[in-house]
Amino acid sequence: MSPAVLAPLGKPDKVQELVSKCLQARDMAYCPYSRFPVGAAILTADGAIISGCNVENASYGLTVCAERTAIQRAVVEGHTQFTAIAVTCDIKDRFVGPCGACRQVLMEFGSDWTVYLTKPDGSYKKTSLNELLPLAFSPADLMKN
Ligand SMILES: O=c1ccn([C@H]2C[C@H](O)[C@@H](CO)O2)c(=O)[nH]1
Ligand SMILES: [Zn+2]
Repeated sequence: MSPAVLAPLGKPDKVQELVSKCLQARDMAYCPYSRFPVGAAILTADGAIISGCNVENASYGLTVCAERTAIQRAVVEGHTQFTAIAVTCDIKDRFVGPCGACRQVLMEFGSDWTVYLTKPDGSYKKTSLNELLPLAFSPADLMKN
């Protein structure tokens, strides 16, 4: 069977690429304080992949998570429509989700995100932002009656 048949629309390949970009981003993490590297990679609606890592600061509260670093980069590069994000850290024995702040920041750009929680070996669990942040506050809630 040809690869085109195995991977209709190239989708599984795109997930593999997303997962591998988030693992690569984790290797770039600047985390001298926590020594807890995190990587994220966002798939845009037009098929681009933008990655991010956590960037810590000596003033600890100024640390920016990997997911939010990726969002900031994506917006600067002109993207505001997203379909999926892969996130990873160094934990091997369970799937770890984004922190609450990152869930809220993702929600700013819609609730319709697929989220791939990725282990260091590249295996992943597919979930969604709606599942991770039910009953969310979103931009629509700012609309006055
Ligand atoms: O969703 C999360 C949660 C934590 N971290 C980072 C922040 C900090 O540098 C380190 C430990 O909390 O992990 C992320 O990048 N993303
Ligand atoms: Zn976070």
